[in-house]
Amino acid sequence: MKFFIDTANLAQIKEAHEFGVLDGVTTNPSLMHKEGIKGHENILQHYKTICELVDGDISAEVVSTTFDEIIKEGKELAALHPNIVVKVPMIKDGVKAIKWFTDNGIRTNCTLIFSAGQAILAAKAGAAYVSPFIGRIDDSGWDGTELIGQLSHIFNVQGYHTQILAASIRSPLHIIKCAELGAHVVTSPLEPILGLLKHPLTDLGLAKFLADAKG
Ligand SMILES: O=P(O)(O)OC[C@H]1O[C@](O)(CO)[C@@H](O)[C@@H]1O
Repeated sequence: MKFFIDTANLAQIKEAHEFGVLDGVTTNPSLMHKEGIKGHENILQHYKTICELVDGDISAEVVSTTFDEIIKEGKELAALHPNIVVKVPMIKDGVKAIKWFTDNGIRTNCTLIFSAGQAILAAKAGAAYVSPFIGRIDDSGWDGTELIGQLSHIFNVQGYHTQILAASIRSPLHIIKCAELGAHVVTSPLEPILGLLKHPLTDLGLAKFLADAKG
């Protein structure tokens, strides 16, 4: 399972990259806004900077909702760097646009996936990734990881090439469950990734080894 970091914060992207486990980056308009990146040119420049930091797939999200506008915006994003994956929302024009991008050699990540039906449509259109939002499903009172298991089964049975990119990750347990259930990629903020390091018995064991080593 690949690890993407889900942020537009350059310091956190660098930290995850230097940690050695990073395979790519996802962002969205809310994450850009959080970092104070505003205005079309600044946003494009920020994507370029991220592409220079990490040699892996970088999802850049369109903010258009009609077919022609999505195509225009997606082409501009894709032209920034070969590693850019155009993130397109799960709406009717979005699915149409994913098919167009696929036919024209531009890779896409279909975002805002909350059901198996939506993921099947995106896969049929040729999306490189689908992004099921497991934390937001949990917030609504369902178990988001169940969708990962269901998609994993369907994509396997159907032989889809689309990768399951588990998004809206809130905890280390989400990452572990996604690995168990067959997600191809997990995109997470830095904290749940670093949370995977922790176990109290590791800390106790290390303290004892270090104490014994001193004699
Ligand atoms: O529910 P959250 O934590 O806002 O996450 C939303 C998700 O949407 C995405 O845009 C999907 O790629 C990610 O950036 C993020 O994981």
